[in-house]
Amino acid sequence: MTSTDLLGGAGGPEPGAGTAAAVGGAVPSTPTAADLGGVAVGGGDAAPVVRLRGVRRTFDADLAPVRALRGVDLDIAAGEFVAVTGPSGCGKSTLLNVIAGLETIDDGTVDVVGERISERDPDWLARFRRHHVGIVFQFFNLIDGVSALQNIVLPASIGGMRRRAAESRARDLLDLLGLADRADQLPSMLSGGQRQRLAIARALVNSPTLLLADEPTGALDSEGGLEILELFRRLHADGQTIIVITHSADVAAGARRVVPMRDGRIVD
Ligand SMILES: Nc1ncnc2c1ncn2[C@@H]1O[C@H](COP(=O)(O)OP(=O)(O)OP(=O)(O)O)[C@@H](O)[C@H]1O
Repeated sequence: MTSTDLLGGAGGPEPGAGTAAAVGGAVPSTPTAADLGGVAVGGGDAAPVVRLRGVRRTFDADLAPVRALRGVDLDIAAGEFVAVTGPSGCGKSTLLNVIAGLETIDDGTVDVVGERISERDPDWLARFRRHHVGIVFQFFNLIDGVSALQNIVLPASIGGMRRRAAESRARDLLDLLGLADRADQLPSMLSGGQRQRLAIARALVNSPTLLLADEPTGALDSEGGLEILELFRRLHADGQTIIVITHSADVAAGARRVVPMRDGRIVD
């Protein structure tokens, strides 16, 4: 089993392409972006997976409004491995949340997998995320009361996968990520690096077009961080599109493109 098999040979999915094929057709009812009723804004192989134009986001605050994003333009092509860097508070997490459809914007447009997600409601966005976006957080966000295996199976089941298919896929992912012998252990029994690998397995279970990671090595020691970087490089080599926010020079150096931010803007 290679990561290419598990990623469904994700060498650059078509905009709006569904991902059921990547799990052996186990999710016949998985909606494609088109099924979700989207408006295609691109077409053909050249359309980026992510396209932001003039994106602005201001937060209300006690003293003065915080202009977290001040007009961001960004294109990310299928299969890219991009690191977003910049000082604390420059808007990196806001940018990632906007791309994930977790944060609204005040102005501009956000297209992901050919869909104008900035015009969608929360329910539609939740379904879209389930099938097209995998997210990894600094502090893993695993479910502590269930096994490593079940941490992967649960989101697959919620995504519509049948239980046996979900378990089979979860075991394949654990195997790919070097956690096969940890399937029945609780997350609390795993090291930080193993927990983050489990969180990545969970993020990949529905074969997302886009893998987003917000400071994935921030809670790990340097060895654990390098493990995760190596894993991202392997996934990237197999065609996975990855956007990672990082303060780590190692992770930034390992990415194929660095997008530096400052004061709510991307710096050339
Ligand atoms: N929900 C919110 N309400 C108010 N202000 C917010 C909110 N979310 C973010 N901000 C502010 O927006 C700015 C950008 O925050 P963001 O988290 O995107 O920065 P960041 O670059 O990811 O920072 P860090 O590297 O410290 O995580 C900050 O000044 C932050 O305090």
